[in-house]
This record gives sequence, structure tokens and C-alpha cells, in this order.
Amino acid sequence: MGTIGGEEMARWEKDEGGAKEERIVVSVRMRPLNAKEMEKSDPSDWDCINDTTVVFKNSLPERSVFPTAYTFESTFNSLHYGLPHLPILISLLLGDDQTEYSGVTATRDESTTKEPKKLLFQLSAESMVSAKHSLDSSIFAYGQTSSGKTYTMAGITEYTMEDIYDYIKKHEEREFVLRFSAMEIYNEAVRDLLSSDGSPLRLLDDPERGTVVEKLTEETPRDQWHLRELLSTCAEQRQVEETSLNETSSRSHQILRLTIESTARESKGRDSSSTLLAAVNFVDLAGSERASQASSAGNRLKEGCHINRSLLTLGTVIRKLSKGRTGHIPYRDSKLTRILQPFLGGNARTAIICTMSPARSHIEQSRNTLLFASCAKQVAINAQVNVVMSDKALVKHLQRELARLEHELRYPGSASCTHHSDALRDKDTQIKKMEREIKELMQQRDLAQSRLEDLLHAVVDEQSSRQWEDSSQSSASHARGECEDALSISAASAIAYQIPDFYSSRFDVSKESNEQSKRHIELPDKMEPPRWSISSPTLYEPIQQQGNEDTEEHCKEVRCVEIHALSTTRSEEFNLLLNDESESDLLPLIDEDRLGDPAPGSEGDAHLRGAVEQSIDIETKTTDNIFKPCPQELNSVQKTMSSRELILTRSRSCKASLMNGSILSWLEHVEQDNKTPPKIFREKLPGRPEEDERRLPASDCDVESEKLSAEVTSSDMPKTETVGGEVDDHVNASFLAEDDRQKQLPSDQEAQGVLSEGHGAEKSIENVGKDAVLCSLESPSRWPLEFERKQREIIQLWHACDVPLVHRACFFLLFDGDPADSFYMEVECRRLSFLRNTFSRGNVGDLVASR
Ligand SMILES: Nc1ncnc2c1ncn2[C@@H]1O[C@H](COP(=O)(O)OP(=O)(O)OP(=O)(O)O)[C@@H](O)[C@H]1O
Repeated sequence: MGTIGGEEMARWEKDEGGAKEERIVVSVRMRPLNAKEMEKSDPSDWDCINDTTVVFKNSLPERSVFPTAYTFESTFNSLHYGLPHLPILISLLLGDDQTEYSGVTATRDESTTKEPKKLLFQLSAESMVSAKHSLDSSIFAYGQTSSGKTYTMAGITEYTMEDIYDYIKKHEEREFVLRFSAMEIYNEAVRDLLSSDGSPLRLLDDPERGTVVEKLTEETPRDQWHLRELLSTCAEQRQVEETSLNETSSRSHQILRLTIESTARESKGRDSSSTLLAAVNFVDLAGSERASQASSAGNRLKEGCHINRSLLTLGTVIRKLSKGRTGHIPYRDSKLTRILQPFLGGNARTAIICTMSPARSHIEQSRNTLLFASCAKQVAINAQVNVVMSDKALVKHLQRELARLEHELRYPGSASCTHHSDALRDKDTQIKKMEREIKELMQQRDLAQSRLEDLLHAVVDEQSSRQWEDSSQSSASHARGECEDALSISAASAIAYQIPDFYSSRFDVSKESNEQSKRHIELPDKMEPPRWSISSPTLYEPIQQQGNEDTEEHCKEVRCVEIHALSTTRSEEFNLLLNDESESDLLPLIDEDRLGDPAPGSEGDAHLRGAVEQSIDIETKTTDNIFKPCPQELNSVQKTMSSRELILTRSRSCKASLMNGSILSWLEHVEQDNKTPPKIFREKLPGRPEEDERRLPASDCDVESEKLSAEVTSSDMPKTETVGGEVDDHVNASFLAEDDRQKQLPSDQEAQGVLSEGHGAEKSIENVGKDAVLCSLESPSRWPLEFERKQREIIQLWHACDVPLVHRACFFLLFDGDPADSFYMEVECRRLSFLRNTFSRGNVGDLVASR
């Protein structure tokens, strides 16, 4: 009998198999009509028209969804040879003109030109046991009952076994060891076919070998004849019963396994020796059957149910595998698929021979078989050579691996470790970068939110400002005689609310050039700037140098309020007054400072710089810009503010001020709309009288601030603690908790309200009596612009009402924030500190005198 030679295999691998992805090899074998079918004159509807195609010979009804032709790796019809056994067919296909098997002589005819080489290769010993192709492989026979599975598998098994022994004989340089085992799955119970004990065997899950059958007998055949004996034992032990379709119907799935180990003789016993291991499974499945066709009942029916169920699972597994290895594949749904899992699209070469009957009466079953075959041929496999190391070789290999790992542990700086640590460092850098980006994005988001709020509130402010302006016209004349003071205050207070970029460009010069103005407010240089005030970046170098991220965060919460306390009505008078002054004596005001330098060394320059400096000092030390002016200035302001128009010209976060030009221009537009005095007026504001400067008292704001901050940031500070307290008879700047607010309010008798609710400031002015003005200032960090608006309303009321000024110098800052919020507490305390320093001691006297 011929076989596929090495050259032929190499050619096949090169031409067809080697370069391509391996898939299950599927062949279809069609048996001839059997005696019963011919008796019934059951026509033959199927034919193998060539070596790869099976066709449905009859015409299909219209709209039929079934194909008429199926192609496979090989198709053959043993009728062509008139011979029962595949080995003879194979022999003929391989070129023998005439061969003999089991006493039957076969002659080659024209049909023998068919060459199902892949199948033949897979059935060959070369594919199973050679050094190059030593792979696990399995050959299935699948088909309906009585289609010829057992008939085909018997031939294949015999042929392959014979070929294997033939190969062994030819390859004496290697030593072969064969082991044989056989089992059947009958009614979902696994039985050993080499043992007379029919008790079912258990399936075990081995982490290395997969599913193994416990206590399965494994014989080592002495020679080919011994193996034949074992095969006949299996056939005897197998469950075979007669059914209406098959006199010798196999009622179980049979799995014969031949394991072949081969070792090169010359390397045997050496450390480097390795063993090739291959297992071949010959799987003869039980046939699917329709109970009606098989006329089965009782045990046969039960067997048929088990067979059909396990075949259904096999079909599902194959179908899923054919679509790729995605999702769950139900190998464990039947014992058959569980045992065959490694051979179904795993690390094994697989061939399936689908058997079918051509009879019309079995057309449905035949179609199912062809459908199964079509799916199976799509299943990709990944067969790999199994190499088993000798124990010594394995020990050596493991020792080398252990030494390598120990070396890595001892010397972390080695190549691989360095590589890992570099990779970790890169990842860390990436994480930090991403964190920074997230932070920036969050800041931008907050900024945008803040801008939106600003815009909304600015619109509201503008409206309320105009209302107030109308209501305050009546008291405008009250301050006519005070224009000079007002101007000086304007120079000091209005300029104080310059935009941050102005500060940054001007402060250094003014700070050096105007010591006098510094004394004016007496906010000492040593005072540490508040963390949240970075509106003037160049002013406080330490903050910038520290690059404190918290500072930046807080910055965006703090608003720089720029209020121009200017009187529209007065501005015209001022213009008239100022027209007489020489231009060199005039102090440029806001716009000049913002837009250009005053004349260097001029008096106006000196005054302006002093005023700007002190204003900057104040602003950067508090957020309560409203109360920035010194008492003398405030005194003057009282005289003029009644007719003043308070204009919010800048209200935005410090950061936003540097970034958003469009808001700036918009605000400037608003400023113009709100009757900002003509530029000429602001440019020609006279210098500040010296006596005003002399009247300014010293203030130890820094000490107060530190003290207050220390008090309120203390973790154990009770919520109702009063921070501050009375400063003198006239001034009471208290920091109250919400709960204690009512206790501290003036009594009803004392509180003779002069400003009724509904004045537009009811939320800000909680109560106004002859003895007190109670200001409720909410957290600036939450609603910055709302806070600013409230402060402006308070100032408006302050200057508009008829209550003696001293009585209004009583402030309660209502604390309704969270005491645990340290930032909030710090802001509030600094504001309180400022109030106390502004309205305490000599300032109060000034205020009284001025009124
Ligand atoms: N190619 C063939 N040429 C001639 N006879 C065949 C061929 N295939 C099968 N037969 C005959 O058909 C009958 C049924 O064959 P076989 O027992 O192999 O079918 P089966 O598919 O194994 O059935 P079951 O699933 O019931 O076990 C047998 O008598 C067998 O000799």
C-alpha cells in the first residue's frame, strides 16, 4: 500500500497548507443506497460531481433557501471503486494501479484521479509522528445514523495504524512508544472500552492536560497485531443495537486514542534529549436520528435523545468556533465536547469526514450534515508541535530561569529592571501631566462660570445703580462745599481700585517715590499679603516665588472691586475749578494712570503714586475694598457721596482680569454709560492736601489681622464666638455667628429705622437704627459679585441716610458661612480687621467732627 512521501508533503505544505491559516479539514463521503433504500425505490438525490463538490441532483422548489451545491476539501463516493474500505481507496489514490485489502482486489479507474491530499496527509503517520509534524490530531466521523460512519472510521483507523507502524519501521533512528486507550460515551456516561468493568468513569479537570478521564486503561501495544486485537476488543465492548435504520447501529460515541512518543536514539539519556509527543483520536460519533424514522422506543429512544443532545452541543460548539473564538463556547454542555475540547479548534489538527446517504428519504438529515460540514470547515486551528523535555533538561532549564530572576532581584539596576523603572517613571510623569491638565480645565470651567455670574450681576447692578442715582439726586447739593476733600479722596480712593495689570506695572515706582502717602494709610510693608490676593502679581514677590497653587486657586475666588466714587454733578464743577489750575499741577486720575504716566517728579505724580500705593496696599490686604479709604477720606466721602455715583468698573476674578480683554472693554463701556466724569476732569484732579495726610492715624492692621486669623482658624473655635468686639464707644465691629445675631442687634426701641425695607438693600442692611448699621455680608467666595453689590448698597445707604455718622459706625459681619472653611474664615477675619482699623480710635473722632 502506498503512502504520502516526505517530498509530496513538503510540496503540499508549500503549495496549499503551509502558508495559509490552518482550518479543520472537512471531507464528505457518500455511501451508496443500501438494500432497504433500494427496496423502497428511494431515489438518490445527491452526487459527488467532482473531488470537491456535492450537488443536489433534483430541482428545488421555488424560493427554496437551500443551496444545491456544497464544496469541501474532498468529496468521494466509494461506489466509484466498488470497495468498502477507505484504505483501498487511499491506496488507489496514491497511485497504485491495483491493490488488495481483506481479500478484495481493487482496480484503479478514471475516478481515482481525485487526490484528497490534505485528508490523506492528515491521516498519514508522517503528519502525526514525524519530528516536524508531531502534532495532536483527531479524525471525526459525523453523520446521520446508518450513513457509514463506523464503516469509514474502521477503515481509517486501520489504515492509519498500519501507516504508523510502517513509518516506525522506516525511522529506526528514533525510538517510538505507543499507548492506546479507548472509551465510549453512552447515555452521557463514560465507559472504558478496554476494560470489562462497565462502570462509568469520572472526568477530571487537570490544569495542564485539560479534561482527563479518571482511571482510563492505557495499553502499550507490542506490535501492529496487538493493536489490531485491542481495536477488535473495543468494537466488541461498544454498545451496538439494531434499529429500523441500521442493524448494527452504534449507540455511543467512541473515542480511540493512540499516543505516540518518539525520542532520537542518539540523544537518549543525555541532558539535552527531548521527546516528541503526539496523540491521535479516532472519533466515531453516534448518528443523529429522527425518532419517527428510526421507530425507536424505550431504551433506543432514550439513547437517541442523549445522542441527539450531545450532537447538538457539538454542532453549537463548531458553529461558534466557525465565527471566531468570541463569547462563550459551551464545551462543558456535554461530555463529548468536554473531552474533545482540545481537538476542536485547539492545539490539534482536525479532520472531519461527514458521511451521508444519497437517499431522498434522508434529505433533511443530509442537509443538516452538509450544514455542519460547512460550519466545520470555517473553524481555524492552531496546531503546534508538542515537545516534551526530559526531566534533566527540564531541571536545567528551570535552574537557568531561577538564576536569571535572582539576578534581577539582586541587581535592580540591571537592563530589564532599568527598563521597568523607566517605564514606571514615564507613567508617573504622564499621570502628573494629566492631573495638571485636569486642574487647568477645572479652573477654566470655574472662570467661565464666574464670568457668567459677573455678567448677569453687572446687568442687575447697572439697573440698581441708576435707581439709586435717581433717588440720591436730592442730596447732591449737600456736599458742594467739600469738593476739594472729595477730590483728594477721589484721588486716593478711586484710584485705589485699579485693575491688577495696572498695579503690576506701576507699583514698584510709586512705592519707592511716595513715603508720605504710605503713612497716609499706614498699612505696613511687613504685613504679609493675604493668600487670596494675587491681583497684583509684582507687588508681592514672595507669593509668586512660592508659586503656591493654593494661592492661585483662592485667587479666582477673590474679586477685585473697582469703584469710582465720582459725582456726575460735581465733576462739572470740578472741571470748572480745575480749569484755573496749571496742567503741571494737576494730578492725573484713573484713566491717566491706566493709560499713561504722569509727569515724572510732578506733585501730581507724587500724590498719585502715593494714593495708588496705599490703595494697592489696602486692596491687596483685604477683599473689602469698599471700606478702603482712610477715615479722613471717608469723612470727605460722606460729604460728597450722597451725590456720587458708584460705578462698578471692574468686577472679575484676578485671573480673569489678566485674561479677558472682552470683559474689560465691556466694563469700560458700562463705565461710560454710567456717566463717568469726562476724562479731562479725571486727568486734572489736584493733589491731595497735606493736612489730610497728617490726620491719618497709624494702624496696626497686620497685628490685628494675624490675631484675628489665629483666632478664627483655630479648630476649636465655637461657632458663636465673637471675634473682635467693641473698639470704642462708637465703633463696634463684631464677627457674629448667625445664631447670635439677634442677641447683638439693637433693641427695638434703639433701632429706629431710617431706611425702610424695600430700599433695594434689604438683604444687605439687616437693620438700621440710630445706634447701628448691621451689615450682612455673605461669603465672598460663593457669590463674589453679589457680595460686591451688597457692599456698594451699604455704602450707598451709609452716605444717603440722615443718621449721624457715628451711629452708623457699628458693623456686624454676620457669619453665615462654614466655620470649617478656613479660606472663608480668613477672608471674613481680614475684612473685620480692616473695619476695625478703619473705624477705630482717631478715625472715629474724625468722622464725628466731619459730620
Ligand atoms: N461507503 C459504503 N459503501 C458500502 N456500504 C456502506 C458504506 N458505508 C456504510 N455502508 C454500510 O451501511 C451500513 C451502515 O453503516 P454504519 O454502521 O457504518 O453506519 P453508521 O453511520 O455508523 O450508523 P450508526 O450511526 O447507526 O452507527 C453498514 O452495513 C455498512 O456496511
